[in-house]
Amino acid sequence: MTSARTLPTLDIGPFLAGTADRARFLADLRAACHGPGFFYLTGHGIPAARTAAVLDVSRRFFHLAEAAKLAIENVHSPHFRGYTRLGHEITRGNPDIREQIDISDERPARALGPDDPAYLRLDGPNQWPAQVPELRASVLAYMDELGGLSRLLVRAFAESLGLPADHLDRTFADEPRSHLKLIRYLAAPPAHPAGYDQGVGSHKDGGFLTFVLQDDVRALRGGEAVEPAAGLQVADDSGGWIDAAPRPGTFVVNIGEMFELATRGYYRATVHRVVSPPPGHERLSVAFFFGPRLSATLEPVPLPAELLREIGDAPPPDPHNPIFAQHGVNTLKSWLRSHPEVARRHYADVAQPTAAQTPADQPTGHGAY
Ligand SMILES: O=C(O)CCC(=O)C(=O)O
Ligand SMILES: [Fe+2]
Repeated sequence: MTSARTLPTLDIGPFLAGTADRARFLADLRAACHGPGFFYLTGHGIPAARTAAVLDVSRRFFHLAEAAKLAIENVHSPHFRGYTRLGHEITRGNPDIREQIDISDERPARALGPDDPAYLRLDGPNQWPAQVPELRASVLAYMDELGGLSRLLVRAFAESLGLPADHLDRTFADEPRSHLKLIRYLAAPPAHPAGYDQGVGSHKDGGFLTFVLQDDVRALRGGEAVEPAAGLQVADDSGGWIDAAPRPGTFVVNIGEMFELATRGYYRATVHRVVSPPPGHERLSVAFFFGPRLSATLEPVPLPAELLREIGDAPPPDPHNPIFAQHGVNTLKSWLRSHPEVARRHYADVAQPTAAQTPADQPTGHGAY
């Protein structure tokens, strides 16, 4: 069931410019994060040329021959970086019909001792495709811009909750973590049951804050846009889905589980999914995840009394999807679950979540980057 409703649109321009309308933006931000947990963001100041360049290098990469893509397959990376083939990522126990490149902050791998936490292995270099050399500069510049925007939005979140603007700054100080996925969705290959359309299965993002840049669904040959075609969908409160159709100049922004937990559920991490495009078509998106450094520990946000009254008793934690207070532990949990081949090769010594912890009917915290 698809609902006719749409997500709210928030213009961050007045907040960035410090004009009189900023209070209105903060009120709208609070309503969006407490309500659907998702919104379109406009007025963000990221140039259209920057977003177009990222989609362009991404499309060129995905149109390369398979061997070129596999040269940077993520199984070569203990940091879960590089290319994931179609169907090799798992959400809710089923394959996602998407291919992607995972990229995080470009840092050297750490020299670790046996007593260091395993999540520190997530830091390290990326794998870059030799055939699309421009991809590296385009993506790093885009990550830099979105990292800056994220820091400003984090200040807006603090203010929207009645806190001083710098309340969360300490959480995001010292090497906050930016992670980016270049993603291509295709129709399921014939090996899957007819009608299988899990582009990415229902899930909540595990981290703090996500920005999705999306292109239209397009024909593989000719690149013509098809409208309307389902893509990203956000769960509503009555068992239906709200279409988050692409809108030029916007990002779809949403809250992750760690931020939900820090606000005792006042700000919501909402379940979402992507429906596969029709045969002969592709859908590109770029998901950017902003979180604190891996060793940061989640601290509850002190909510004002009037917001606490709205929450009542916070729901108990989900035993099937424990959210760990430490960002690194939470992040590694999600990676091990969604990329079993990398886990087998590089983390055989690390305890993995058991099947009992991740039954197929549970939305998982896939995406805690
Ligand atoms: O591709 C999209 O539109 C959303 C992707 C997503 O939800 C994710 O990767 O966590
Ligand atoms: Fe997601």
